[in-house]
Amino acid sequence: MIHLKNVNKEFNGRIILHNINLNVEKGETLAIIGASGSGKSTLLRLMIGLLQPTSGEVWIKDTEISQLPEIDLDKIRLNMGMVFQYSALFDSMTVGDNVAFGLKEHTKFTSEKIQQVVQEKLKLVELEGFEAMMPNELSGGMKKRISLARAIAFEPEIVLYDEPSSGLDPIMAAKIDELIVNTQQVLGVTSVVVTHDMNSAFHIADRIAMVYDGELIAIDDVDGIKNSQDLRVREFIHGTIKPIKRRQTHVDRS
Ligand SMILES: Nc1ncnc2c1ncn2[C@@H]1O[C@H](COP(=O)(O)OP(=O)(O)OP(=O)(O)O)[C@@H](O)[C@H]1O
Repeated sequence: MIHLKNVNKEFNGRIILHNINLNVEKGETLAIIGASGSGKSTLLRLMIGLLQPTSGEVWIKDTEISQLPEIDLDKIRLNMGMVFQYSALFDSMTVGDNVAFGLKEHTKFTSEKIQQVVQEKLKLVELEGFEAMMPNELSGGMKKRISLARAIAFEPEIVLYDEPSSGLDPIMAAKIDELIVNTQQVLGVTSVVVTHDMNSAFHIADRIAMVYDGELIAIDDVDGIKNSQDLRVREFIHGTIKPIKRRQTHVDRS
């Protein structure tokens, strides 16, 4: 469903991701773990075409998206929902309008149909009846749930989550995990979840991929990761990670 082939990403000559090869299968939930700054969010942004790789290919289903013009990318993105780390709701719009935003922009749905979809999706995230509220009246966890409702409004085949439970208390974080699992089960979506939270990764993921200093050093099912013999994986999952040493950057400017 998502296929990254020999992907490299540099920012200002600094290597952030190095030779990433990754397949996300249809219907699976892949968690991406790794230390802060290791390149997880960059990987997610490459998957939805918000960033272009310096080299390599990014395939979404049967389309290579890395060089697509924005107009074609928009069509691909209609099949992808993204839940951003800081919810990224429009503060000046009601909850209902936030969830409806993409539907109004990209479909010819009647306002009744849009209303119906908004209610359905709010029900899925257990926030029925919150349509008229404004984002600044909501807690962080509620905003994340609204952001999820907005991401799934189109019933996309792919949902990407960037740190969906960061900044939430453990109970709300568990609730978000439950919604991620529920969304996968109800809509059959393919999900990629960037997270720092190992408990969450173990709970929601079919497979876990670990990024270390811009490299994909492990990808396996939950048991495989729990039993990994790789010291870097063991240190990370047991919370004893050492500061990473960045690779020596070499950019050939010839
Ligand atoms: N647009 C950008 N321009 C320049 N550098 C960037 C840009 N985006 C990310 N970086 C750098 O790339 C590196 C990886 O960032 P990224 O956000 O992917 O890491 P992360 O693993 O998601 O970190 P965190 O867990 O803290 O969110 C960081 O050193 C960051 O400063």
